[in-house]
Amino acid sequence: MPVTIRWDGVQTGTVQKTAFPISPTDTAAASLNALINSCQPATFGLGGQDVYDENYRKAIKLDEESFSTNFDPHSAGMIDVIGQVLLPAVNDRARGVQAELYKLNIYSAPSGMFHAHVDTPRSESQFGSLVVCLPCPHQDGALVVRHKGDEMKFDWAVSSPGQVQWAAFYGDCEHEVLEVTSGHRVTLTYNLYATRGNGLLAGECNILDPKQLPLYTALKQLVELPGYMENGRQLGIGCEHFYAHAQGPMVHQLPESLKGSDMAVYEIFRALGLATVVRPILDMQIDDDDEYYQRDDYSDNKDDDSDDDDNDVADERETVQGKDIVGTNLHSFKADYNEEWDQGGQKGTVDAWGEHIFRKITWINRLMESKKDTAMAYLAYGNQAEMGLNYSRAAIIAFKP
Ligand SMILES: O=C(O)CCC(=O)C(=O)O
Ligand SMILES: [Fe+2]
Repeated sequence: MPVTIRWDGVQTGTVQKTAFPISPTDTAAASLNALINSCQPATFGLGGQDVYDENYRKAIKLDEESFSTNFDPHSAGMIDVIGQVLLPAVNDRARGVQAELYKLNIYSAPSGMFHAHVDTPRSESQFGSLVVCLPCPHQDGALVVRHKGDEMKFDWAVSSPGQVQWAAFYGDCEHEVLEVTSGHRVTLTYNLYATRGNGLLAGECNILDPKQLPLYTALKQLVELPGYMENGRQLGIGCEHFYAHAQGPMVHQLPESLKGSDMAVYEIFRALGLATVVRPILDMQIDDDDEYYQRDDYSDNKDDDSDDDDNDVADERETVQGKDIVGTNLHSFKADYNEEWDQGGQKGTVDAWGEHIFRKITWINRLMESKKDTAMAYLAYGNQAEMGLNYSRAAIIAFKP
C-alpha cells in the first residue's frame, strides 16, 4: 500500500499530496517537489536553543502538525518489535510502547546530512527514537547508530529500495546521517515512550471514566448512605476472574492487571474516593471456640487506635466477628511442615501464612463465587506424608481512607 503524505501547500493554501514509493524514473515528480518546497530548514537543539547550521545539519523538515500520513508504525508491526526488543518486561511487568510522530525530514543531495548527536528527550518516559525511511531514490546517507563502541549502519539506499525501512534506538545512542550524494532521503521520525502495557491499566487508566459505568450509581448510593462507611466498615467484592494471585509473578501485577468487571469495580471504588486494595482472603473457617480468637484484643467493637494509614492494613486488627482472614499483601507461600503450626491450631496456620487481620467486611457479592488459588502448600507428616493445601480468594476491598 502506498504511503501518502498530505500537507498544507504554502503557496496554494490547499491540501497537497504525494505518495511513496517514488519510482526511480520519477525523481522529479511534481508532487515531491511541491513537498520539498513546503518544508522549512531543519534546526537542531544546541544549549536549549533551536539552531540552524548547515555545517551541522543540512536538511529540511515539516513539523508534525503541518502534515498527515496514512503510515502507521503500529499496524506495520514495528511497535510490537520495538516493545519486545528495546523494552523487555521488567519484573514480569510487560510495558507498552507509544510512538508519537515528530517530524518529516528530507536530506537531499548534494550534502544533506546530520552530524553525530543524541536526540533531545521530550519527556521522562521517552526511551528512544524511531526513524522510518520512505521509499524515494537516493544514494548514500546511511544512518549510523553508536553505543558504547558498537556501531550499526543502516544504508537504506541500497538495502531494499522501494520499501519502507526503519531503525529504532535508545535515547542514549549517538547517531548521525551521512551525506546523501544523490536524490532525496525522506524520513518520518517518531519519539518512543514507555507506557504501562495492555493489561496493567487498573488504577492508571485515564481513558476509562468509571462514573459512566452502570454499577457506579448503585455503589455511590450505598456508600453515601449517612454513616454507612463510618466505624471502619469495609466493602468487599470477591474477584470474578481467576488470578494466580498467590503465585510468583502475578503477585506483582495486581491490581494493575485486574480484568473486566474486576477492573471496573476497582476503578469505581477509587472514583468514589475510597481506599481500594486487592487482598487474598484465606479460604478457611474459624472455629468459634478456637482459644486464640477468644482473646480480649480480638473482641468486636474495639476502637482501633493505630494510625490511619489504611493501606497498611496490617496495623488494624479490629474484630473477629466477620471471620474473614485477610492477608495484608498478595504473596506466594510454600513451606515445609512446621510443628508449631500444628500446635498453634488455626492461629498457627494463619500466622504461618503471614500477617493477617480480621475485619468486618460487608460482602457485596458472595465471596464463595470468586475463584480460589492455592495460598499455602505444606508437607504435613502424620502416619503418612501428605501435602496440605489452603486456598485463598482474591477480593477487592474498599474503605474510607
Ligand atoms: O533521518 C534520520 O535517519 C535520523 C534523523 C535524526 O537523527 C533526527 O531527526 O534526530
Ligand atoms: Fe536524531
